[in-house]
Amino acid sequence: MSEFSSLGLSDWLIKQCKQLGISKPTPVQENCMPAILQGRDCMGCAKTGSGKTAAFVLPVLQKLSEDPYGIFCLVLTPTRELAYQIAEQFRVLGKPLGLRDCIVVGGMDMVAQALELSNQPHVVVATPGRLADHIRGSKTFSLSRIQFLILDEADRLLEQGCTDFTKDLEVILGVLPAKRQTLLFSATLTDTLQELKNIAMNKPFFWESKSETRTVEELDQRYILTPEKVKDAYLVHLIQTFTDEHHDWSIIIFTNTCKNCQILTMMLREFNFPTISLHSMMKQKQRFANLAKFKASVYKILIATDVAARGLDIPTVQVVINHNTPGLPKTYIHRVGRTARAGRNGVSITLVTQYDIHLVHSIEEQIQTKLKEYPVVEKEVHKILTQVNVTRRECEIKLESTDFDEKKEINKRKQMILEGKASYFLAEYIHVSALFKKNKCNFYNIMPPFTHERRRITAR
Ligand SMILES: Nc1ncnc2c1ncn2[C@@H]1O[C@H](COP(=O)(O)OP(=O)(O)OP(=O)(O)O)[C@@H](O)[C@H]1O
Repeated sequence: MSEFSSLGLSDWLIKQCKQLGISKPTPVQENCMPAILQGRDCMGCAKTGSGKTAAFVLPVLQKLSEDPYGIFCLVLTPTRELAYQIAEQFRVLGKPLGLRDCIVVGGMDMVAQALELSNQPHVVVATPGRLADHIRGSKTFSLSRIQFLILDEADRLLEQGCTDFTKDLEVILGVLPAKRQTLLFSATLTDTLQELKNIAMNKPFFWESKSETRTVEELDQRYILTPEKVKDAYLVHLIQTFTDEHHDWSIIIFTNTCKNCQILTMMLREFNFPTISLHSMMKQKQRFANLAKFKASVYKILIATDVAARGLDIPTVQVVINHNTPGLPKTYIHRVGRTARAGRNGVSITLVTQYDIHLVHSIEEQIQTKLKEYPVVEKEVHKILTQVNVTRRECEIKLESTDFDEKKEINKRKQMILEGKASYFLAEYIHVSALFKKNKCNFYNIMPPFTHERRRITAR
């Protein structure tokens, strides 16, 4: 392994790295940084937790120090939490430069963001939707002189999943200069390589870690085969065992829906486990607060949807539990990659029902590793089965008595409006309707003009 100095990195940055305990470059840094410093576009594909962030942050800071102006670099990333984490790396490593960054993500004050953008920060870290909104609605800042465009988790940004970023990316790319360096990074870049190559136009330098497996060796990957109805009992048993045996371990549990996330959090709290949740139906400030408490080990267990699957770097996480088997191998790769980072050990346990076995096979094929069975004393699980299932049912009933489903419906419709699938009047309707429902008024009797449109939209 070479030294940072032989890669062309300046002394002040090497010193900054040392202060963070980063003394030798990881392979992705060693291979991508010289190309970036030479001015080339770059695509880096390396396993989770292998230091991809510093692989682009360090060369950008070096170039910025040579020719400082704002706005110099734009980083796009799929989730709000990840945007804050990346900005933090820029801030810490770029401290001697007096680096000014601006984080532009949804769920936070738009006016404050617009002000910060107009103050010409050196680096803007953004989620595509909110940045595109600023571009559409404001003339107080310009991205026409940026030197670097970075797409972190690039494959996620370009795939057409449940959150489709492509329209927002079009808006953003439309205001960027053609002459720029474009850097794309992910642990699963090869899955969408062709689309990505169209974004990095200048024959990008492409580097992929040479390894047969797509997950790290330090990760012990396990599964438990369980009937659907016994899943929660296994979960409670696993957490009990881990918390009994390891006082300093943190655990992330991934599940498939916001509602499940909420119910599992309530259920585990009933069993007195220090649990907190993270999903997209929470207010953004609550999301940040919960993540901060988990990072600080105030809560040892985080229950999350895939909003937490990518990029989050929390060294204390020793265990990842998949409460549902991920439908896509790459989702699995990112989820389990929240542990065993930067050379540390970690365990992942996937709960598999009889209907998920084909999913496990495709995961194993993609990662080129066989998952091993996790040994459990079944007698112990059966002892708690009834208690766990009754507690879950109680939590479901408790959640039904709140307006959780209603909020979800409102969010869904708001999203449709933002995507232009419904009218402004409907937006008003939803807002007023929510207020009326909250105050238990009968909205339909007093707002007849909107009922027709409401039916039309609901029928889609
Ligand atoms: N050269 C290095 N030596 C030691 N640790 C490093 C080095 N570079 C980065 N790290 C640390 O490794 C951890 C993981 O880095 P990072 O978050 O960049 O991983 P990643 O490759 O982006 O992972 P993911 O694919 O999950 O986003 C961080 O805590 C970071 O500080």
